[in-house]
Amino acid sequence: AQGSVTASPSQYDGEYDCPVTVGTPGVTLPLDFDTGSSDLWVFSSELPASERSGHAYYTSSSSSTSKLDSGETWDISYGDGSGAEGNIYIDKVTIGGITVTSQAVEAAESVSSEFVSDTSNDGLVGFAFDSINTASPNHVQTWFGNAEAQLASPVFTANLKKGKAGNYNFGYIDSSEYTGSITYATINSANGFWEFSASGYAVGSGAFSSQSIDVIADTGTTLIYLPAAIVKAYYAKVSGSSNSASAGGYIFPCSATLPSLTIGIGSYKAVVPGTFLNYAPNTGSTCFGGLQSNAGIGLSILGDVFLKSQFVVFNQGVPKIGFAPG
Ligand SMILES: CN(C)c1ccc(C(=O)NN)cc1
Repeated sequence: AQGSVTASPSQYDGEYDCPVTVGTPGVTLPLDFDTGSSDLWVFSSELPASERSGHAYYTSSSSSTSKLDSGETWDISYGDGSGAEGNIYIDKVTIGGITVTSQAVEAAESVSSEFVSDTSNDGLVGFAFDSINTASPNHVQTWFGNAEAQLASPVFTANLKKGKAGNYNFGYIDSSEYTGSITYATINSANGFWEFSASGYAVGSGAFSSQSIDVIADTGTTLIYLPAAIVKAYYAKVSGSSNSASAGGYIFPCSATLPSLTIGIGSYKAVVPGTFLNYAPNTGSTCFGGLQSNAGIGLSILGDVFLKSQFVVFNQGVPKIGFAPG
């Protein structure tokens, strides 16, 4: 089998949400596909009405194929301090025409304010490795982990776009979605992430600095977070930029012309256009950067600002990750 699903950007490409059908009869919910976590969870009828406001949700008791996964709970916290928790049902989950008949569906009983106010999604689908799934006492498999048996190849691809719909494909690599060749990096999945070593960076037309940068590819994180020294070197080339405590990161005049950012993957030079690095308006005539410091995060993240400039292959079989110009 193979499948394909549309990925729709929220405002400012903050996240990319995809339709996922759960239960019988199916309810279709826009879920945030997240290669930085490994829980599939949904807004549910078990939430207080106040926390469901503005959201669609899953009602296990209305699904004839739903079965309580007795004794199992989940409780997830994300890097931005948001989180959710609840209990677990086993039910049918279909994405892009591929159905997993016994998927652990984590039903939310409580969600943090960030999720209540983010009405673009009604939950998340984690595509990282099973080791960081939060279900307890036994962790559960990701949807992709369960779907792999149906796929010709243990791969999914991300073809995210700036300001318009892209897609995720499952089980195959569509050569019409990229140009040139795909360059792969070995994945170290010991921390449960799509983690690898980038080979260096360049700012605009400047010299490429060869250095190993430990990064994760995270579709659930909006921006790019790199070591402070690299970020400082980037904004040194942006007139009027500053690292603003009140804004929570680097800002600059919206009239600035931003240099591109090149990230090395082996010998491949992945280029993020300067326009992608003006993320969104801040206050007044200042704008907020799509590249920010990883200080305080503990790791570097290639989020959507980077990923939407590339065609990305996530191969869970090896594991390895591949990049080509999108
Ligand atoms: C509040 N929302 C929608 C979030 C979605 C995803 C994440 C995340 O760190 N994913 N790797 C955090 C927060």
